[in-house]
Amino acid sequence: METKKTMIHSANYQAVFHEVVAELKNVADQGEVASYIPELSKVDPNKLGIHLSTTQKEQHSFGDADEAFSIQSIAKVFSLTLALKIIGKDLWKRVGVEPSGSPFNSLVQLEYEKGIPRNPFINAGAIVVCDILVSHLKNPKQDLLAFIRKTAGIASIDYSAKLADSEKQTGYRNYALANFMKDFGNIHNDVETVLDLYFHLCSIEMSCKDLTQAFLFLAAGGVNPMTGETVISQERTKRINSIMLTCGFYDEAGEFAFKTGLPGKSGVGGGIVAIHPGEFCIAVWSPKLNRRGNSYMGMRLLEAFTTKTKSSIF
Ligand SMILES: NC(=O)CC[C@H](N)C(=O)O
Repeated sequence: METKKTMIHSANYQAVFHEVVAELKNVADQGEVASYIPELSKVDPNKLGIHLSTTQKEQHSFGDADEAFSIQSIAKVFSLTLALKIIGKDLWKRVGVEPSGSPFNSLVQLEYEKGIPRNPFINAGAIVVCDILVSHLKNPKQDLLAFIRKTAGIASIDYSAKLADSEKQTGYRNYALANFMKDFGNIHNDVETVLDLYFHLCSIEMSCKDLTQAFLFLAAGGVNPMTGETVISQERTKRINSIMLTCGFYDEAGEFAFKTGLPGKSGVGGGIVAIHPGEFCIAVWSPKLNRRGNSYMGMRLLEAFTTKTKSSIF
């Protein structure tokens, strides 16, 4: 049997980015920019950024990799990480670890599963995680932002008040989810306060380059090689990567794992972060979304990238 020979370590990733983008040039960038959050619809649909940071701190960049965009649900990885640090495994009494097979903002399972969301990456799960943060942090918005800045080693990361407000104005689904879970007793704080934190979390703006630096700890056993900071234990790093692999793309998680073979997390801003434990973190940004709310071109790029470089985890 031929053994797997990855291009990792020896790869000229820069050249691979060019190759992959050239190959996909003839593929129509299907999909639409998210418009259910009005502020998001203002983004230039043709943006395209790729950045890869290795655990050895090498950097490889392409296109609009330095431009900040709305990271949306990618930020749910930060909130989960902080909540796990604060309450540990008690978190799993209030949120599950199973793929939902449903859209990210779906309400259906919550009724027959008694207000316990399937996982922390669907909206319902992330809202419960925000509720936990509200219960345990003195100044939830400031403390969460401080944690994200420290995790990334980037002091300039910030919320977008404009985006948070835009989402609040049209966040009927998220209000429905939070109120529904409150009725089941799985939201302990005031719904308005919890959603304010959730909308701010989703409004964070970062570039592909920032994202790879922030999430490199997931490729390095919980320690960010860029800052030397221990973000979380190795054991919990395993758990977070596992949930990203099985739940990071909602009802398309199987598809992403099948095609790319890496744990990853998407956001409706068109960003995707993927991790190769021990090796690298890669982030892509292309705003047009497929009908499941994941970046159409981002998924294509990552599929081509891991195939070409033989850098899936399998
Ligand atoms: N999938 C996403 O990125 C969704 C996040 C968005 N803020 C929402 O709550 O609808």
